[in-house]
Amino acid sequence: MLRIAVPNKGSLSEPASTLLAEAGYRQRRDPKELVLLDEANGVEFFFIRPRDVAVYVGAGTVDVGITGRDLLIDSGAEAIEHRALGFARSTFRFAAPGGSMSTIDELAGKRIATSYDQVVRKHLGEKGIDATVVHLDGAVESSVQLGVADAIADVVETGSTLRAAGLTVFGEPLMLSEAVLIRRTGEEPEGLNILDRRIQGVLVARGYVLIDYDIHRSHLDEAVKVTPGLQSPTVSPLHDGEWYAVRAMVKKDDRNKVMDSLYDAGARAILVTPILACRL
Ligand SMILES: Nc1ncnc2c1ncn2[C@@H]1O[C@H](COP(=O)(O)OP(=O)(O)OP(=O)(O)O)[C@@H](O)[C@H]1O
Ligand SMILES: O=P(O)(O)OC[C@H]1O[C@H](OP(=O)(O)OP(=O)(O)O)[C@H](O)[C@@H]1O
Ligand SMILES: [Mg+2]
Repeated sequence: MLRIAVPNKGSLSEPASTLLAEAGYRQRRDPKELVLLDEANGVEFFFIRPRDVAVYVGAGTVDVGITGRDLLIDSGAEAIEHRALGFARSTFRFAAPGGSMSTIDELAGKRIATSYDQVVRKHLGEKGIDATVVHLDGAVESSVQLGVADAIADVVETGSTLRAAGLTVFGEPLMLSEAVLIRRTGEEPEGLNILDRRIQGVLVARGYVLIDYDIHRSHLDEAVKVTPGLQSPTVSPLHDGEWYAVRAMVKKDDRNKVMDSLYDAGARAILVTPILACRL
């Protein structure tokens, strides 16, 4: 039985459960449920606070978990990133009241509020900056206005929370984060390969589409260069002997550019279809 920790609330919770459901696992109906046995798939889910996922995985009380890269790093737990999951993407930035700071050197001697103490301390240490880290559990953006800090270090996605608090980012991002599947440092737990393959199948199905088109044999090589596929495209002769049907996977985000290039290369009847699931 593979034990999997899943965030029970916050930004990671819903997309993590959606990913697992698309990968064929049972997911809880009631957000108060803390444990869920999925016997048919040989796994057990534990719904815990996002920040605690890495702690449980590192302690070995669960085998794997879904959390944010930033939370994993901040935890200092004996756990490593196994696979990036492509959702809950964010940056981690310093910010201060509009225009008051423009380089991180100006943080010297100042108070920095954050929920990610270890990430901030490590970064300041590497840059040789001596500042005071003020720990807050959340709503860090309010701390400057409320007088407990001079600057903040926090998760930024759209930037709208910062703007609403009158704060502006400065310096380089401390890190780029997204949801990750983690496991304990060392040997891979038994059963992780099946979970991982299923998750990878969902991520590929989300990120790729199938493209089909017809092309005259005189332009086949040119067209195939535009759609090399993952392995190699399927090429089938049409009945007339002059044209070929081609099928390949392409990145979903590239599909319109690829269709334009194919059309210019002489391809016709270009069709794009979604992929529901796959195993590579
Ligand atoms: N607006 C956002 N966009 C993308 N990712 C985000 C956003 N806010 C938080 N995250 C990511 O979500 C994870 C933290 O989750 P979240 O902030 O929901 O939990 P929490 O702060 O521990 O819990 P709560 O806010 O419920 O007290 C981190 O990996 C963080 O990078
Ligand atoms: O750049 P934005 O799109 O505005 O998103 C970033 C905000 O979202 C998260 O807050 P959350 O809602 O988790 O509240 P919290 O600070 O209490 O954790 C994060 O801590 C930022 O405050
Ligand atoms: Mg939060």
